Amino acid sequence: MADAQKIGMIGLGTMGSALALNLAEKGAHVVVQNRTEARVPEFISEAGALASNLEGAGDLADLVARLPEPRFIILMTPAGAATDAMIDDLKPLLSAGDTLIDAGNSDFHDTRRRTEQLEEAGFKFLGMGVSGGEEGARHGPSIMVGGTADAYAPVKGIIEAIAAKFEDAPCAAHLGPDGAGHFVKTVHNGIEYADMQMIAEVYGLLCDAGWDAPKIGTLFGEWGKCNLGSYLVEVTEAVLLATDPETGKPMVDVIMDKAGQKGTGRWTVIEALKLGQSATTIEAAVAARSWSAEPAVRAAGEAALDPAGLAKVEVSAEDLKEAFLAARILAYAQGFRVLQAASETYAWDLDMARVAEIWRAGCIIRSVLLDEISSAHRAGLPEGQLYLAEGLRQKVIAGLPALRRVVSGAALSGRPVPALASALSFIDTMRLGRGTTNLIQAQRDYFGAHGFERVDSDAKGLHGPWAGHGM
Ligand SMILES: NC(=O)C1=CN([C@@H]2O[C@H](COP(=O)(O)OP(=O)(O)OC[C@H]3O[C@@H](n4cnc5c(N)ncnc54)[C@H](OP(=O)(O)O)[C@@H]3O)[C@@H](O)[C@H]2O)C=CC1
Ligand SMILES: O=C(CO)[C@H](O)[C@H](O)COP(=O)(O)O
Repeated sequence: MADAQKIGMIGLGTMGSALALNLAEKGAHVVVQNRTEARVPEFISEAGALASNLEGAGDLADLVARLPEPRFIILMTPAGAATDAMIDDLKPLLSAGDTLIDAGNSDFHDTRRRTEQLEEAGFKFLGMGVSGGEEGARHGPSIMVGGTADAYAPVKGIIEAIAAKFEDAPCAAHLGPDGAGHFVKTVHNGIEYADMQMIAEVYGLLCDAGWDAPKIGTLFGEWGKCNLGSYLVEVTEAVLLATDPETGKPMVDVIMDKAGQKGTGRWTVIEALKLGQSATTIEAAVAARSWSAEPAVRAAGEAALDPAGLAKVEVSAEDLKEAFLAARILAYAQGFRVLQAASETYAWDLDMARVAEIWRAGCIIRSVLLDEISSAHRAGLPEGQLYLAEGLRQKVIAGLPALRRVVSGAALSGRPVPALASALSFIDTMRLGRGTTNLIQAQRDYFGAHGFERVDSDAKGLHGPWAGHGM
């Protein structure tokens, strides 16, 4: 089938507008449509020279009528009910063989359901995760595609053209069938949550130690030039150095300590648990955002639970840097463990090296580590664990003493560091050949006759000598 030349774009919000301009710049002719119709002419009038590659449509029927068959239509709308309603409205207008591409942050279960329903009706469907925010969508995002190879083939050229490039290679990939692309995007966001939370924890410790926002911003600027280099560290530097035009104070000082979340972090944790996995650094980050939404309760807690007597925070910037690097590697490692579990459960055969490669540029979690992470995956991970790959293992080992000092120092001064602490507990668990769940097995057997295995036998379902308790 010929490559898609004329493409529909529904939803001219932050992401849809930027992606439409990116597509137009790369030579596609884009027919744009938006629920609030007035936005369409406004958008085209603001597009400058790119307007010649843009065409406005009124309603959905008009959009469909302006596209040649087979049609290719991108949806950039809020995930969930809005996208379902949009698909329901479009279906009667489409012809067999047309392709819908959901580029929003959809739950991969929805993508799997929609794929089945649309394919049954004779249409093609791609679930396409896009990362990079507005700037990325405009000039080169990281793009994670799920669907059939047949559905991807005609759009591959334009998708790779609009994607970010890492050393000339496009940061876009067809990762697997149906929900694979949206699942990878969801876990990307989970890692994003963990990384942002760890940065916020470092910021909190430095604030407690008396540093002001610009000084912390400058530190993050320095970190951005070393092996902590990443987009989120750059963002952190920029926001910490910004000043509130109204008060002249650092901007972050006048922003409420109450974080929003749209669901992808939470979905990562939920799916991890359903897969028999756990992503504790991501869970800590989701919890921190959720608890942040209760400022009044926290204020009451501050008044009632007198922190007097706690030690003043004593952590060095050097320790924070080393601790963050180690914990960041562990958060990536947890994310890849979730991807591996999903890949096996859903038979996606995800190429983890490819996932890491397309995260090296364009996306929110891009960092200098990702090149090393992709190489580690290509070389094959010892026991399937990222943190056991030699270079990363060395970094974790080097950072662990600092991570211990930071987490224990924070605990002694009453400063919560849930993501850093969970990263430490994770690696401390995974480096103990024999832990303590032998006791849990004994307890389970005592109260529920659940059975256990012995260290000196292959027999299963053994029971202990729990006198008087049924065995
Ligand atoms: N912002 C970001 O950084 C990123 C967002 N995403 C995802 O991209 C998608 C779009 O996000 P974003 O552009 O930020 O969102 P915006 O809120 O900026 O834009 C939403 C768009 O969807 C339209 N829309 C909203 N509700 C409906 C509805 N019920 N029916 C039809 N159209 C509707 C809006 O139209 P109208 O003008 O009429 O309101 C608007 O065009 C989401 O799924 C989001 O999760 C993905 C990656 C990054
Ligand atoms: O996908 C994104 C970045 O990769 C979006 O910015 C998303 O909105 C971030 O999630 P949340 O709003 O829950 O913080």
